[in-house]
Amino acid sequence: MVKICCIGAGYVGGPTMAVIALKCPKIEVVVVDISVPRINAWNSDQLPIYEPGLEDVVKQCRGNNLFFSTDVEKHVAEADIVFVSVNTPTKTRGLGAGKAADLTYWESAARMIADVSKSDKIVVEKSTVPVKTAEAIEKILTHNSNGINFQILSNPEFLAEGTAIKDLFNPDRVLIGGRETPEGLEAVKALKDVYAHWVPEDRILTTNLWSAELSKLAANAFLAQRISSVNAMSALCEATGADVSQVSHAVGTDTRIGPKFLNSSVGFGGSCFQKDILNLVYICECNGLPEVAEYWKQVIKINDYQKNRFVNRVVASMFNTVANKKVAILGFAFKKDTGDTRETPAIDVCKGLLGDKARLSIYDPQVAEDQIQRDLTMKKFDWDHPLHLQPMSPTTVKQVSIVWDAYEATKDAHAVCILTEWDEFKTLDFQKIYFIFFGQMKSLMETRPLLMGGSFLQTFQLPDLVLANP
Ligand SMILES: NC(=O)c1ccc[n+]([C@@H]2O[C@H](COP(=O)([O-])OP(=O)(O)OC[C@H]3O[C@@H](n4cnc5c(N)ncnc54)[C@H](O)[C@@H]3O)[C@@H](O)[C@H]2O)c1
Ligand SMILES: O=c1ccn([C@@H]2O[C@H](COP(=O)(O)OP(=O)(O)O[C@H]3O[C@H](CO)[C@@H](O)[C@H](O)[C@H]3O)[C@@H](O)[C@H]2O)c(=O)[nH]1
Repeated sequence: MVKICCIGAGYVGGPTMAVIALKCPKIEVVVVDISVPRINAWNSDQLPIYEPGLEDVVKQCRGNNLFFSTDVEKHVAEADIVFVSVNTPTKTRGLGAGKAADLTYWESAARMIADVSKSDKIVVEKSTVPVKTAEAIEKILTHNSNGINFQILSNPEFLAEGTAIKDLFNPDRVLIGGRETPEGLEAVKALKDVYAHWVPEDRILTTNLWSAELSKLAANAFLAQRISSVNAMSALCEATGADVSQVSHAVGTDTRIGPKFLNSSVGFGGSCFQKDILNLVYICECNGLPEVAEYWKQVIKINDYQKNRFVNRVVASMFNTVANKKVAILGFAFKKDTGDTRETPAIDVCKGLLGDKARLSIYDPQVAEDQIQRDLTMKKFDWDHPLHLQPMSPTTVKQVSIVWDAYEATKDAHAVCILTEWDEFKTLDFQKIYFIFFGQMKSLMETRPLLMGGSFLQTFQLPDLVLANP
């Protein structure tokens, strides 16, 4: 029986391996992690991440051919294929701080693989890494190999959170990069055979190592660029009376452009886009390409501009001050159908409003109180490290209360900001919110309709009254 071990039981390692186990019943899959609480949660009824459909997949194969363990070395030693899906956060110190990828966790995983291996292995880069990382990993592995043969493959993951299981069941493509040597090609074929259990062959792309590594950064940069483009356009729409949802629809119907990923928003969030573009910028700078670096930097600058613009607009619409006013925040996760808050625009919006002395009442169906408090007190880039290395909310922000009901959050509020497009917010009774709870209401801000000029409004079909100004 082929044995796969995945180092890193996070948002990628967990769902990806669960789907491999489901689709390949003859392969034993073990997901290992240094985080004991995370592994305990994977082995319990309360999985550590919320992802539609995940629980069902895990329940079908856990204990049969899918296992979660903290015994990292044992399972790595026994595996034929080792996926590495550990954190690759933005560096906070030293060379490249604020831009370059921090490969500490990757490097320590590679050293451990070299130390414990007693048989040949295929080592798969699942984490998003800078182009040419495989070269460094190869050096680490071969210098410590004791004659064992390691083949390094790049197999970046393209799943999006909230739709991870759907994306994994039916991927647009699976990308596998490897060395163009007989051994490299054989390793590529071995991994291709795993995915071929359920992915049509024409959707499994094979390339050289560097193309696969760079394609991941490029794909995220292109996706984020579309959002920054439409968000930049939303500012012009607001200044001119154009409706950004109409503009993006008109633009997206051009088949060369396509309709997806053109929803303007309060800004993109999530653990990947900003980190990966900063990384791309750094790589361009290191390769003597300052113009290319500057080009991609703009995608981040517009994203920051959009988040600031939103806060300014809320404050401006409330007589230029939110001091002591209660603002309800509906949604804190970076998108719907996930409890993930990494780099969520809600953090910047809340910090901006708190900076103007607002009182916040926050409700999100999937984000726990201590996570929100931790996010609001955490330093930039601290959020993307393994759990045990993250600060444990030493202080709480007094002007923030976290509640478990949207109506409770909006009670006596002066304004409401909907920051995550959870489906349940579509069916809220805004008449009730307006007439019963809004004794004090001065304005009801709905982020996307007001900021984006309408695309979210259409989805939500909000009644006219929510757009009423004070
Ligand atoms: N989250 C996504 O949607 C997504 C999608 C595609 C790619 N990626 C990339 O995949 C990688 C992982 O992302 P994630 O969201 O799953 O991160 P995550 O933080 O959810 O999971 C990473 C896990 O690795 C563990 N870990 C770190 N070092 C370890 C070590 N030496 N040994 C064992 N375990 C270790 C951590 O404890 C953590 O549980 C990143 O490079 C990310 O950029 C993420
Ligand atoms: O039209 C849109 C689409 C998305 N967003 C925002 O963009 C962010 C990212 O959304 P999405 O890309 O759907 O989620 P992620 O889980 O961050 O997935 C991205 O990042 C992953 C990690 O690298 C990649 O694997 C995925 O392919 C890529 O879509 C979220 O804040 C969304 O609200 C918009 O503002 N407008």
